[in-house]
Amino acid sequence: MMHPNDPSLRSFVTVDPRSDFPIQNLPYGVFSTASQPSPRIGVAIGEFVLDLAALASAGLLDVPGDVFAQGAINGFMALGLEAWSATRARISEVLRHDNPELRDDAALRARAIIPQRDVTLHLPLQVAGFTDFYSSKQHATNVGALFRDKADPLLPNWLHIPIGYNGRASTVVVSGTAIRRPHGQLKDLGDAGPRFAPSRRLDFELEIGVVIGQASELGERLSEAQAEAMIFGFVLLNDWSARDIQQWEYVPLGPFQGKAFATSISPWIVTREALEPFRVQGPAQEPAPLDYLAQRGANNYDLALQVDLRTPAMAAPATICATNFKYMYWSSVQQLMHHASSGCAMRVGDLLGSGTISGPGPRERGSLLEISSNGAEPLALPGGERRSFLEDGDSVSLRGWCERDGLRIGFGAVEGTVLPAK
Ligand SMILES: O=C(O)/C=C/C(=O)CC(=O)CC(=O)O
Ligand SMILES: [Ca+2]
Ligand SMILES: [Mg+2]
Repeated sequence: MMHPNDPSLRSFVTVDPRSDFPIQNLPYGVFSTASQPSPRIGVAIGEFVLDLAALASAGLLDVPGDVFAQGAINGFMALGLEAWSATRARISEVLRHDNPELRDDAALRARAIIPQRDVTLHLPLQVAGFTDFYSSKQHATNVGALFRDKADPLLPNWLHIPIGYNGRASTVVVSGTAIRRPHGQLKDLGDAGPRFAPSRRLDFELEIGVVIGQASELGERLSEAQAEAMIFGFVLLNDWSARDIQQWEYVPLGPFQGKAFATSISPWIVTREALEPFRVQGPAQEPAPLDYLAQRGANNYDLALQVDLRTPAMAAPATICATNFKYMYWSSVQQLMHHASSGCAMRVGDLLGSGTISGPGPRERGSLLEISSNGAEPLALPGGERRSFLEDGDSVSLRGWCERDGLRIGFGAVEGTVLPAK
């Protein structure tokens, strides 16, 4: 049997060559339709969704019980690495151009292959816990220079430890969910005391979310191979941030309400297996990490990322950032090894934010805080508007894709529009 990543595979489902979702991708999502409103699991193929619950009930997939007739991918993830791989290979086989099983069964095809425009996409997983890291050296350098010391922007721990904080799983939302401008304690320089008011410095953060598909035991540390095998897949993630709330509240314990009001993720989980062909070596780590963080494998990915902003006055979105996941200093595997290093138990459905992804160039800054230098240099938009931070009605879209030799493994998008404070 051919490997599901083989670039020569073709499906009987027509897939545009520019699509994010060729047969080599097969990302998982949760969807519902007007005629069948109970959420279930599918994979994206071109402009369509393949209904895995329908395939399983027709006997075409060998999975236990109703693992795909669920409103979250957690039950399937709990089956583990071998099941992930075998199921993906089987889905690929069922979709192949030369396999008649589904192709020539018109009734099943009509039930199981649904145009994406006819479905509602839901949050694809039940988020067990949300942790957010701070692992882009360029981002940490940019922010350190703005908030602390231009000459020595990285804090002394940064090169030794993947810095992170425990965030809120309860406010992770799927793409398309509107984002209400939060209230919080604000205190401007020179104010005698804080006031409680809507944030005036609302920002996005361009991140990748890592979806953990296997649990670890309380008290158990993870090897590189163990951590790797627990990663089910990746999503686009926007860690909406209220910079004014954050700046007043986060000393000394870290972000709290300034990052608790919403985190948006893309509806499709791209599997780690689908990204295998795009693995690259990350930046050299100097000083060498402590042994428990040492990594032998190439654990970064050549994954292009883009941020589009559209204000209510703009006829079309403008691209305000184009960067790449490959720049990340600390890899997802190192983040996970560090997360479990105290014996912290990981759960099926844990979501790890990579941290804001910035690159070396001026167009590679993954937040408005960096793009506008904390408001000192507002961003000029086509049409003449300027932005230091987000205004009501602004829409932010993140996109991501891996591409080589005509093969494109894409993530789709995660979008959110800012609503006025209540
Ligand atoms: O360095 C600071 O004072 C603040 C840093 C951040 O706000 C960055 C953050 O939230 C983590 C990240 O997404 O990289
Ligand atoms: Ca963040
Ligand atoms: Mg957040």
